[in-house]
Amino acid sequence: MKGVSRMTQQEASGTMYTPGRKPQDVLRHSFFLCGERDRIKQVFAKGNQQLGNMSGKPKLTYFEGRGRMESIRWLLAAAGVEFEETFLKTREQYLKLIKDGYLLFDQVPLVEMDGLKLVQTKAILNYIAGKYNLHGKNLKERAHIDMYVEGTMDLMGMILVYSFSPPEQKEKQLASVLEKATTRYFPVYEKALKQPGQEFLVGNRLSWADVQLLEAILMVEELKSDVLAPFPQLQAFKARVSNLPTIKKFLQPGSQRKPPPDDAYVATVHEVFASK
Ligand SMILES: N[C@@H](CCC(=O)N[C@@H](CS)C(=O)NCC(=O)O)C(=O)O
Repeated sequence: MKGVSRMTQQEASGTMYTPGRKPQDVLRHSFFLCGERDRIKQVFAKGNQQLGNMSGKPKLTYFEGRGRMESIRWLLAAAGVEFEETFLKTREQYLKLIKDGYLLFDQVPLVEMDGLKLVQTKAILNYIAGKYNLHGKNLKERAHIDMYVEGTMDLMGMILVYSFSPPEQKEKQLASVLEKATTRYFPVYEKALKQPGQEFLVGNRLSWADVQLLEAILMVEELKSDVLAPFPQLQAFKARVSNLPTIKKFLQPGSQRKPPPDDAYVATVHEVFASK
């Protein structure tokens, strides 16, 4: 009713009133317009919301560091998708995300895209890989990609644990990471790439598995720079994939790729989760 009286005032001031028109017609007309105006407003609001979700860049919420978000950044970058980032710095920010219903399991990473609030790292990566044709041409290719991806995830997971381990355990953890990388994981990828003409791991085109493998190789090299010496196929693969335009761009300084974790990053994580 508030709206009606506002419209009536407008009309009384001359905008809607036309000579010969009865006051009740003006009132009826203004009521119709008022209803229409609200409806039009709603349509525009919904349209803008959809537009924002559909055409906007994906929004990533995580710490300003690698962690579980880094593979997501890599995959989006490889697909040539620009994204925005919000960095968690305080516990209040984290609690607000939970309160506002953004985090299905009260955990990050969070990726907002296509109107979805995506959580769970693998679900997010699956969505991106599917959307940008990085998940194989058929179910069998997809199965191979998933197996290779899981291998790199296990390896990178060990490195993640190593980064957070106490100083007295670091040396042992490092030896274990390098041993697993060179005897369990890298030989599998080396063999896969040895097939004649095999430029990528699956189906001779770039997939999620290649993106993850390059990420994992670079992470292990940060721990031991000559680790690829016994793996000529992996060396060639690294050079080849690093040179793909989208990936080359992501590897340039100043990109959204994050550095290895430092003490400040670890302290922020502990503060946000009140874990120490
Ligand atoms: N399975 C989840 C695990 C996510 C997870 O553990 N996230 C951490 C940050 S890296 C977190 O939010 N921890 C807070 C908590 O578990 O309460 C995923 O892969 O995304």
